[in-house]
Amino acid sequence: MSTVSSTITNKMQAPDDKAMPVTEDKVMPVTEAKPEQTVLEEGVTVGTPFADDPKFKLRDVEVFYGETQAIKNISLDVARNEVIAFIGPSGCGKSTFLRCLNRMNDSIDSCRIKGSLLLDGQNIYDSKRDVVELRARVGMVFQKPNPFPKSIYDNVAYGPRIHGLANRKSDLDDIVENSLRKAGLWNEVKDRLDAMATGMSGGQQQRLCIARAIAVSPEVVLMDEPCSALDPIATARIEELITEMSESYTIVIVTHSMQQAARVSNRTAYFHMGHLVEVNDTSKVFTTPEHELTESYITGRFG
Ligand SMILES: Nc1ncnc2c1ncn2[C@@H]1O[C@H](COP(=O)(O)OP(=O)(O)OP(=O)(O)O)[C@@H](O)[C@H]1O
Repeated sequence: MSTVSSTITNKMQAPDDKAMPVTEDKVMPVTEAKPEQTVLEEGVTVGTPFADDPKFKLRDVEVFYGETQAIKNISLDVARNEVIAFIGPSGCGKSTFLRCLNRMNDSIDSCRIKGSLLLDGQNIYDSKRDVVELRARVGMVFQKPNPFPKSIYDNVAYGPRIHGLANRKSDLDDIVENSLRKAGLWNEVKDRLDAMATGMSGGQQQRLCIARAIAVSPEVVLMDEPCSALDPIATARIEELITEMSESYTIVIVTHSMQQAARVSNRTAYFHMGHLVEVNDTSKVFTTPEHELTESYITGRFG
């Protein structure tokens, strides 16, 4: 474990959806803020970052973009069939860490990853590992819905086709229907499966992307701010879906919305400037956080 420390400066700024008081009498005076600087030790995380028999066992993970270190010695377990939310201020490394879990950073030339990252005990970064197979097991849903410019049917059938999951047309039809049902979209699209996916609403497109991800029977679904481009109604639908999906999948979600983290996740991990500061049960993080930086963030003192 490294002993290098980082200096953290708190900012007096609230994230847009946080419970920052708006009435003048409740606005927190600057003088009541926590100390301006908090020193974080690399590799030290308060709370419960570890789990028995984890799906992901991540140890001493460091990520660099060229000379810049984005992730500073993070160790974390992701338990089987849990929903874990990654929260923290912009640029703290949530997406970078998430993308390590299915090697989405591989395409970034400047990106280097150190440490031990295991999925079911197997090294994710083993040079012999089939990355296409890894990404079928560990699917991903992105910030902006990104359906292929194909029909609704072909979007969902794409993965099963390239992975050879269906021998007959009827098998493929079943996979498409089941995936659309699980994504809560079947009733809306069953009569227009041949229509272009790009003609759907944003919320429908995002549910289609979820259907596409689950069509290849993943074990894990990574979600990188899946609702940031959606309106509140479409967001609520995706959140319901996450709760339903949690029965079958391990889900890791990056979100800027603390209300969303509180609604959908079992555990919450608070990141700060490349450090993993705290991991705890979500209810604890949002009621009695252990670390002062977590508290400052959830009370809207910086974002
Ligand atoms: N492709 C890249 N090349 C260089 N630096 C990068 C790249 N992607 C991210 N970074 C840097 O790594 C750090 C962590 O970024 P990351 O996107 O992981 O943070 P984040 O917490 O997900 O932020 P946000 O909430 O704004 O999406 C930032 O300093 C960012 O500028």
